[in-house]
Amino acid sequence: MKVCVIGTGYVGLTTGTVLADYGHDVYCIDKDQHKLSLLNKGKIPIYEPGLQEMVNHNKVEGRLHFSNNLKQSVNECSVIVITVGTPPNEDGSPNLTFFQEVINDLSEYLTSHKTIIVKSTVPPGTNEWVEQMLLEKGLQPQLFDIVSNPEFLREGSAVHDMLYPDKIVIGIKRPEPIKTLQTLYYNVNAPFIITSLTGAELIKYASNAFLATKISFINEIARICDAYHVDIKDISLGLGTDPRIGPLFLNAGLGYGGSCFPKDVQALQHAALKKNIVPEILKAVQQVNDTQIDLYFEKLVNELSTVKNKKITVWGLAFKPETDDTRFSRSLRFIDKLVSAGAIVHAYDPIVHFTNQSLTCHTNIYESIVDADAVIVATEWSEFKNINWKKVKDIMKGNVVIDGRNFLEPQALRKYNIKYIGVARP
Ligand SMILES: NC(=O)c1ccc[n+]([C@@H]2O[C@H](COP(=O)([O-])OP(=O)(O)OC[C@H]3O[C@@H](n4cnc5c(N)ncnc54)[C@H](O)[C@@H]3O)[C@@H](O)[C@H]2O)c1
Ligand SMILES: O=c1ccn([C@@H]2O[C@H](COP(=O)(O)OP(=O)(O)O[C@H]3O[C@H](CO)[C@@H](O)[C@H](O)[C@H]3O)[C@@H](O)[C@H]2O)c(=O)[nH]1
Repeated sequence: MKVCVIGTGYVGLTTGTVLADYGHDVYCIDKDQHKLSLLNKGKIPIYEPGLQEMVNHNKVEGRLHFSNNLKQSVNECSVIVITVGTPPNEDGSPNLTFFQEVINDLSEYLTSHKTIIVKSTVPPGTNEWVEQMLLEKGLQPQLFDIVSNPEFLREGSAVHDMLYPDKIVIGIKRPEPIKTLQTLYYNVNAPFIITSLTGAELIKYASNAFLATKISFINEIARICDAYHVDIKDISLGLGTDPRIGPLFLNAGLGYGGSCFPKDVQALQHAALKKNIVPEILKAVQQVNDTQIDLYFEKLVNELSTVKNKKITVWGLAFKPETDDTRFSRSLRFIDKLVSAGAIVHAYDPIVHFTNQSLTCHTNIYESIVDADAVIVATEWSEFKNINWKKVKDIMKGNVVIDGRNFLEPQALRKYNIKYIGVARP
């Protein structure tokens, strides 16, 4: 099949590359010239394990192309996949500017039948709006089919998740596009969940909101455990062995970040409020997440008396390991708080490096902690597990380590007189 993928971000690049790997002829379109020139030189603009190799392979095979020529690609392809970003507005509602721009462009370029697949996460009702908008622009109904096909990949394991999804969600208005989707995903061994356009949109939001709820729930339980001197890891284990609950997404820590959970929990609240439904649980999920950093900031202040003029080193800038994505990273939020309180902030991340007025970033983990009063582990990069804690203690000035991801073995630090503070880990 000839497929045009619009957007070459985390989702677009992975989708385009995996579809090319299945043998489809894929044209990836972006407006960002810098990204395109990197991609055309064989370099991917993001860090995503396994993706670079797959891009190279499929480019060499002649199945993967990158350009900004949307009109030509739309003309040549029968399937169009939209993956542009839907970031949050100031008030938390989704910003559909990029998405609407694409629909506008498409409305001008459709001259033969296209299956338009929407992979971007869009609020309930958006795919219905797309159909209406194309019809209002004078396009004949037989010229297109809209399919809402949300994406569930996780950054850091995007290629794996796309190759082995646990389901393919398909929202449709009429059954005809199912065959096209079956051909597109012929290589995937996963059930098709078929629903309405809006049903598919809501499956995506409900999934992210539920996972975020699990995280805020365990973080609230961690607050209670902390007060009763109980190890939250025992609770997660005890809870997770119940098959009705499951073990995943029960890691207490600094809360959820990234480009999806914070924005989608907010967007779902907006969608509810639009229909006069007060989203009580979602509000609470966000509230727990928002205050989780404050709690551990306070713990740090209690240990050091003040953070003003103290050197604090933060390990991990990416919102999670195995990605270079810092969007809504909890680490950056913690850093902002430290900087506002007058701390001198240093950082180390295995992949992300940036230095600005208020942050000094190091490329060597031990250099990052010279004379540090405290270290905060904000992202659970595996490198942090194999650290020489004796050396850490010798290099630091102070002895406080906050393990904001409950990733380290408390004893491995305590035996060198490091004051280990985990998230409810007595
Ligand atoms: N990142 C994830 O893990 C993930 C997973 C599942 C779903 N999603 C959803 O998928 C969507 C994309 O997310 P992302 O993280 O890949 O975004 P991203 O910001 O990394 O990439 C979006 C890309 O779209 C391009 N773009 C914007 N307007 C364009 C236009 N008019 N024409 C062509 N290209 C255009 C941008 O230049 C950018 O390269 C969002 O709705 C997101 O919620 C993301
Ligand atoms: O037990 C846990 C699990 C995760 N997190 C945090 O939650 C955030 C999100 O993690 P994760 O879900 O692994 O990363 P994403 O790549 O943002 O993926 C989520 O968001 C995507 C975009 O919508 C969806 O496609 C995925 O299914 C969904 O898992 C990160 O800050 C994690 O540190 C925790 O605090 N505790």
